[in-house]
Amino acid sequence: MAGSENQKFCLQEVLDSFQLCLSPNKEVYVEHYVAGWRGLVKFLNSLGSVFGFISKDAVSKIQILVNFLNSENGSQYATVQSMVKFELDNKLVDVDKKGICPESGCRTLLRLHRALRWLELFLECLRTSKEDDKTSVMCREAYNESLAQHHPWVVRKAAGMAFFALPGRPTFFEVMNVGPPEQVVAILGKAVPLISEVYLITEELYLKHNLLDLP
Ligand SMILES: CCCCCCCC/C=C\CCCCCCCC(=O)N[C@@H](COP(=O)(O)O)[C@H](O)/C=C/CCCCCCCCCCCCC
Repeated sequence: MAGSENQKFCLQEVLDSFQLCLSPNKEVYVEHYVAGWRGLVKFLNSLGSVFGFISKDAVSKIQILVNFLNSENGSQYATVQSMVKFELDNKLVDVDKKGICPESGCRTLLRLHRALRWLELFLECLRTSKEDDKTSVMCREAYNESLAQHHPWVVRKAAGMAFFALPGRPTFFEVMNVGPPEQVVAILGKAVPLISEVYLITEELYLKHNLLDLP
């Protein structure tokens, strides 16, 4: 999968990954979760270097999780549920403040989980938008309602600047690479509920274990 972030983006592939994310008993497979994010990073990379700092952060978090998956304890990281159990049982999570496990799987996935809420809000806005609606406005509103609450001023400022560089809705839809706008809207109509389900399952799990504020 190395270097796959530079390949051409396809929205259908992202949809497929999030579809594969859920096991029959509604556990979240980490492998497909990170594959979904890898696909999204391809999209981000196609928008230009102004989004490089965001892409870099996402890639480094994806890589941390991939390293866990490929480690000797890889099987414990098969699902988000097994990862949480394994790391908590073995005291591998810094719960109150950063200490000996600053890059635990739980903490790393939490950052992507928060970003998934942004994605859900943004894609829903995009799905219901009109041709001349501004992607930068949709993106900013989704960001302010989700991720921004977890970012310091300097990151919020940099993200806000980057949003101005987003292309218009028609270009956005073209880059999604699934056909005419009606087709994009139809795929978004399938993607948003899936992403929402993955988000909710993870949110409930993290809430149950009091992990939603990991430093
Ligand atoms: C279906 C196609 C249309 C949508 C395509 C969207 C493509 C988005 C791809 C990736 C999104 C980036 C995910 C960012 C993860 C951020 C995780 C995070 O919160 N990291 C911060 C905290 O980490 P720690 O310091 O605690 O380790 C970190 O400080 C963040 C740094 C970078 C800034 C993140 C800003 C995020 C803005 C929201 C994404 C905007 C992308 C716009 C493109 C449409």
